[in-house]
Amino acid sequence: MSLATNHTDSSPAIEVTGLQCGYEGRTVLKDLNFSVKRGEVFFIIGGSGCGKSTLLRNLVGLNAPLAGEVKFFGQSFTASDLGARRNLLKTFGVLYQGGALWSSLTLRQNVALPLEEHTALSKREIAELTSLKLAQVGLTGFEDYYPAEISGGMKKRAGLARALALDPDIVFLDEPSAGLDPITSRKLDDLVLQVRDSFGTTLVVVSHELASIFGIADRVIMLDRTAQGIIAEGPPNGLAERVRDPRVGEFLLRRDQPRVGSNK
Ligand SMILES: Nc1ncnc2c1ncn2[C@@H]1O[C@H](COP(=O)(O)OP(=O)(O)OP(=O)(O)O)[C@@H](O)[C@H]1O
Repeated sequence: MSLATNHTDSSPAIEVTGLQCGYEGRTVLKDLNFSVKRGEVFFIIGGSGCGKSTLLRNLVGLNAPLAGEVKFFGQSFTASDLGARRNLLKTFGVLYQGGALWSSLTLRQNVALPLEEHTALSKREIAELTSLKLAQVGLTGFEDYYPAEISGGMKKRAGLARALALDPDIVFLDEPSAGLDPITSRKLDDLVLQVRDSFGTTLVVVSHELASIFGIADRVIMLDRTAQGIIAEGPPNGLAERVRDPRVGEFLLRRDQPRVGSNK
């Protein structure tokens, strides 16, 4: 099911209004307002502990927001009943940190899981689709390997293949570069762009890696721990100069990682 293609209106892929997130009475982020366009590579950036993962968990429904609304393609996620929520959940895929693959299952079996759970496809169709998804991420020939038998970058790619299994309209990626060397990270970035360009998928990436941010993000929001919210928003190139907030400059103009590529 694709909400993006079913909807004739031009509502954004994601619309967040007055969102407040936190844990057991403790607010981490408040009054968040932003939207993500269809087909956009959108980054949630910021220093350690500012709430990037917390926001992601609220967007994908793993945590319930303390207040506010999240809409996907014009349809409320936060206010929807269980049935509608399940349908919305099928429209997005998530690549968790570390790939989050089941270690006792082969790559093919890992990618097959969402297909077995959410579709009525036959075993043969599922086998064909899993081969296709693994081929899309360059893992042909590794279908019967277990996660422990492949590298960190390959695990991320297998996780991405699983996130793509149901042809989602939106894919969320939590720190995809974590634990990868710079070359493997750039390859994963290329794959992210390839997914967007081939399928028009909207990609929401949590990251603090400058090379990725400047290399592939169309637009970013920068979160700050003290502000408990967004302190900068827009295309990453020139953002620090436009916003002129020292916290933004300190983060985006730091020199601990090479800046490669350029943002469109
Ligand atoms: N399960 C949890 N229960 C309580 N507090 C939490 C939980 N997870 C995160 N926090 C707190 O929420 C705040 C934001 O954490 P979060 O992990 O979202 O930040 P982050 O920007 O993703 O950090 P990092 O880049 O280091 O992963 C932190 O103060 C953290 O201690």
